[in-house]
Amino acid sequence: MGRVGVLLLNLGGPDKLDDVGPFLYNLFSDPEIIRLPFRWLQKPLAWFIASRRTKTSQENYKQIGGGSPLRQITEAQGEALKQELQTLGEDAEIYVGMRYWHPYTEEAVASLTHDTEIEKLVILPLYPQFSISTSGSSFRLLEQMWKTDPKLQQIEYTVIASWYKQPGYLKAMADLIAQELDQLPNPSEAHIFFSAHGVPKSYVEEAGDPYQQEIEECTELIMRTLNRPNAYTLAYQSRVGPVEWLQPYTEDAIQELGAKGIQNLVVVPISFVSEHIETLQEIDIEYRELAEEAGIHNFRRVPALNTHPTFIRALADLVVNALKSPNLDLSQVTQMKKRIKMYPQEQWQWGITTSAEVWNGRIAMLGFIALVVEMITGRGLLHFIGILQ
Ligand SMILES: C=CC1=C(C)c2cc3[nH]c(cc4nc(cc5[nH]c(cc1n2)c(C)c5CCC(=O)O)C(CCC(=O)O)=C4C)c(C)c3C=C
Ligand SMILES: [Fe+2]
Ligand SMILES: [Fe+2]
Repeated sequence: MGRVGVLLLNLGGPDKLDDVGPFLYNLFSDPEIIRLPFRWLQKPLAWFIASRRTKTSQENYKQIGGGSPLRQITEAQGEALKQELQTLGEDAEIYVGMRYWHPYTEEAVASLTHDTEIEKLVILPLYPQFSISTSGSSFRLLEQMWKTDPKLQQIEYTVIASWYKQPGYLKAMADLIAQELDQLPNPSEAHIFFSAHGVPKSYVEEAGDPYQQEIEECTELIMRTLNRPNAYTLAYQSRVGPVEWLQPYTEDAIQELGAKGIQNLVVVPISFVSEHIETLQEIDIEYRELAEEAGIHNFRRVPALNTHPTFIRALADLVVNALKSPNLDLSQVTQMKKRIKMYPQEQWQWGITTSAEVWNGRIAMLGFIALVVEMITGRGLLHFIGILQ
């Protein structure tokens, strides 16, 4: 009998400082990250934003040792998952497919199609909650590959869309939070602060991204599993660009709690299972400093799950259950996460023919203004509208 394959999906991060520019270019080239009405604009704009952001981003990566730990952690999770599955009697091959950096999803798919032994594949995103911008983007990419690659079409697969309700995952999160609370002199007085990665508000309100609802429910489930009397807050971090993102923003919420006299804060990164730049730099350095200034003197951050044994067991259980359940198709996932409008957005389609010329004109004008502003001031337009700090 053939073997089981598990394809772990993740975002990927630059391994070294020289990778930051091309990594950002890949990220901003993704229509699921910047939603534009015209495909032709995607690459030039991605190049423009990436080249402007590279230096600031490199400074941040410098503070965490010159690169992202994501690849190494994700590979360790894969190794641990393989072993855990083995103890459950499942001999599986694990593949890691990153969306924006090595090992790319394309590389993972290439090696799994060469692996003639793989009979059934489980697609498992390492994002507990679904967002159009994360799991959605990877699913979209895979869907395209499946459509165009006859070799892939021979592999039977199933998708795990999101898994924030998985009891083992909730228990691992609760354990890590409890451990951090118990380091404080008065554990029950600490305020628990869930910080989720943000998305633009329009993803939820216009495109129907279930992300916010899944994050909120996940937070409640973790609190219920933790079963402690602590007060808690949920806020959204890492906003980029000029548009409104999900609120409250982490920085505002920290300041408000400080103003209310909160002294002990336990920060829980909730939308990502590995340490990465937003935990190691943004929370541990930037938000810590902000909290200190706001009078929060005990600032503790709950570590990411990484290879926490209870978490790895939870992933293994997800795989085993998926193998026992009816297969879920990539296109079914999009339907299941109802109301989602992935790129190209349906609402653009009806407007596109009548307004295309108007848009072309506006964009050409904007490009021209940007050039003039930059020539006069020596700074890019995006700097002024806030896409760069
Ligand atoms: C569930 C987690 C994440 C969501 C949702 C998400 C949406 C999202 N992100 C950007 C822009 C950037 N993200 C960047 C890095 C980054 N993003 C996530 C996770 C989510 N993003 C992680 C784990 C990482 C870090 C990877 C690492 O290197 O360790 C970056 C690059 C870093 C920087 O310059 O700040 C950008 C830019 C958007 C626009 C978006 C939703 C539309
Ligand atoms: Fe991000
Ligand atoms: Fe950030």
